[in-house]
Amino acid sequence: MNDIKVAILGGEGVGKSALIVRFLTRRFIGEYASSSECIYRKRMSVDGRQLNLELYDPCSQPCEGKTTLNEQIHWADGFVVVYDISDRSSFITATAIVQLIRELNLGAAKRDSEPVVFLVGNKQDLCHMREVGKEEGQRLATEGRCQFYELSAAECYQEVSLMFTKLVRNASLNGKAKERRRRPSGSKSMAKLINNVFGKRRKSV
Ligand SMILES: Nc1nc2c(ncn2[C@@H]2O[C@H](COP(=O)(O)OP(=O)(O)OP(=O)(O)O)[C@@H](O)[C@H]2O)c(=O)[nH]1
Repeated sequence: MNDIKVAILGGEGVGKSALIVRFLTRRFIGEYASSSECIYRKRMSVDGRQLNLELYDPCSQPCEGKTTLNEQIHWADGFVVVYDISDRSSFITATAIVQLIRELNLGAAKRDSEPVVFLVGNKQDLCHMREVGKEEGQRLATEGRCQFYELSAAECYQEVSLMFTKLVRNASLNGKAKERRRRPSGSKSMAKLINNVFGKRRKSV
């Protein structure tokens, strides 16, 4: 299996794009506005194997041809479900997404293995405004059979990179990619990503 498809899911403004951009460019961009869902591609080497990684970044706003959460779940081999530790409602959303991934997996007879799910409590730098305890995140991860991370896209490239690399490794070990049912629309090259990133106004947080 050389193609790994990963969907980054979670409530609005939890830092999905910030995590992807941090992983791909090593930089944290304070404001990243995107009005469409998109797929970022990266070729990477994991344990000496060349892999083609596709990262799906959904759009929280209504947009043309928007895929449903069910379609996103069927498309991906692995998931990063993100919440913001300073926003309880985002944790409720993450809980629902983890449950839906597991429910859809139970109903999908064609799957040969369970998808890899990483639960990420982002914005750890905002722990003085924390609304979700670390142990709550850990509990949800245990119940949903996820690996759990608390990190900060704003402050730490290393942890973000390790998390994505581990996810890709686990997903690639997880057996053959499943039949693609529907692919979310929209695709961006690395060049386009860099344009987006550097073309946007930066704002400190
Ligand atoms: N303090 C802090 N702010 C962050 C962090 N990650 C992202 N943000 C901020 O959170 C806001 C939303 O980040 P995005 O990356 O656009 O979040 P998103 O989930 O992609 O947003 P939507 O696509 O609109 O749902 C921005 O203002 C970011 O600067 C973090 O680790 N710490």
